[in-house]
Amino acid sequence: MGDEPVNVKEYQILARQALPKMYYDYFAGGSEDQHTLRENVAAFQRITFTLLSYEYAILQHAINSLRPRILVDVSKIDMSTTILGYKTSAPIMIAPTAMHKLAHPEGEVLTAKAAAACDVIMGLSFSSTCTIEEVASSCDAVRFFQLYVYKRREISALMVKRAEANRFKAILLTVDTPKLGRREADKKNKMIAPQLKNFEGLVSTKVDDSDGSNLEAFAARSLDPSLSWKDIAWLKSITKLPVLIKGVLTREDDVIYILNLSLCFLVAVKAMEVGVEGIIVSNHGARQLDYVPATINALEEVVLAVQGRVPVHFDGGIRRGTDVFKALALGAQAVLVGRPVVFGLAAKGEYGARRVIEMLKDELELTMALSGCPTLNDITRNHVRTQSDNRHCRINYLVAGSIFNFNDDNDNLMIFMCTYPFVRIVDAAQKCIVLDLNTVGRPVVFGLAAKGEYGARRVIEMLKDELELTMALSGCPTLNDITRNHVRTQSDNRHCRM
Ligand SMILES: Cc1cc2nc3c(=O)[nH]c(=O)nc-3n(C[C@H](O)[C@H](O)[C@H](O)COP(=O)(O)O)c2cc1C
Ligand SMILES: CCCCCCC(=O)C(=O)O
Repeated sequence: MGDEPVNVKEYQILARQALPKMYYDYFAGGSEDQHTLRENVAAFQRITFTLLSYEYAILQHAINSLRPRILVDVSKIDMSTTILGYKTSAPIMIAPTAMHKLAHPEGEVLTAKAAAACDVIMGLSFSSTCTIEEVASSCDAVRFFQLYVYKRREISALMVKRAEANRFKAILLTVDTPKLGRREADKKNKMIAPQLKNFEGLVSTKVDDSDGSNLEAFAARSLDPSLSWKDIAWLKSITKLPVLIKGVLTREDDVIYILNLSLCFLVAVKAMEVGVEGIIVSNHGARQLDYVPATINALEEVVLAVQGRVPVHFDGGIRRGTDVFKALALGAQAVLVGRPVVFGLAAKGEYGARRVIEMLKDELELTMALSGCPTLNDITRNHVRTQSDNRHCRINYLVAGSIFNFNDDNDNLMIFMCTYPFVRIVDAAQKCIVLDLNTVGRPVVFGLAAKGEYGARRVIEMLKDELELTMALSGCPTLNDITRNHVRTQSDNRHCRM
């Protein structure tokens, strides 16, 4: 590879060379087994382009003629659009990612300048290493502010006020982080968070009670795990800025029965009820609950539930212009890009961050040209074929005038498949009764062999900790809250079980 990357992925290689291991691992890593981290990218690769119109393909028996999309005038491609009314050169935003000074000494100020140069919107992380004011005064990029709700609510409220005063245009409320996910590389590296500039004099990131990830210990001390739907009203009462919920992914919330059919009402629908102005389909770059679906596999059902009432944005795994196109075809209005921008920043400062966005824009432009789409409005669901289309399991149910699509999707195999055995282990540990030797036997014996009683105890403790976090990240405060609806198995997929 020459020094000048020709695609976004090559910036990751340069970033790895440029950064200390602790920081590279923090930026690149996901949670636990990193299954979802791999899937976020791999799921895009399983979506292909249809050169033929989907409807024509379905009707082929009837009309016996298929029409390739060629000979469309693509001499002018227009990628420009508006996001919450703000003009942008492309449907690509910079996702809020924490602590850019770990990637480059000038941090988020350079990222903002790159956004301004590319005429795209910048999401600034609550956990930035430059202040809100420094970023605001550095350039005229349109900026959205990402918010975490701290136990000390007054601090979150103060940050909202500062963002408003500094002409940020929207609040991105992150809802997938009641606790920080288990980033095991950070634990091993004993990741240390630098002082977050916005909180100087308010909150110190120095936490003494940690022999693992200092960031995790800091997050445990700061983040409010009691955040719930009612708090959206609180947030809306303290700001006039539009609020977008970032981290919508699971589809079931309350199960509502209509017409004797059990239909799953979507979190996305609830989000609209509480008056948010937009939704970001995101799994936090696979850094929170591992084994949740790749975001691109969750996008369409959210889009169908929302039915155009608020914009649906998307992030997770975007590495190519073709990925942007696929997300748009599946209904996203715009995408956010996280790691690639940080890798660009780490490798080559503002220039690198800018090149990453430019390359994605160039690739999107080419994809549109080669697909016969001169404008974003020309991109339709018919341009892509997903795995569920391929398996002919795309079922449309006409219910009360709405079409709900239930995707048959192997990738949605979820965490609670593993959790059911864990429940038994937890029971065993708590009651000192071994309920199922086959399930709990080996790990405990391995722990015992490695470190005696301490090892066996640690095995049980680790499983308990992971179960606790899994429950927290799945919105299950008690074991009774864990239901069959929390998992999707391969047989569900095969039989398109509703
Ligand atoms: C290093 C890193 C830090 C992040 N920090 C935040 C954060 O402070 N707030 C937040 O809401 N999301 C954060 N995210 C999640 C991103 O906003 C976004 O959802 C994710 O990076 C998208 O996936 P991608 O990296 O594959 O593009 C972070 C992600 C990474 C990789
Ligand atoms: C309370 C500080 C937590 C910072 C976490 C930043 C983040 O979201 C990440 O994914 O890392």
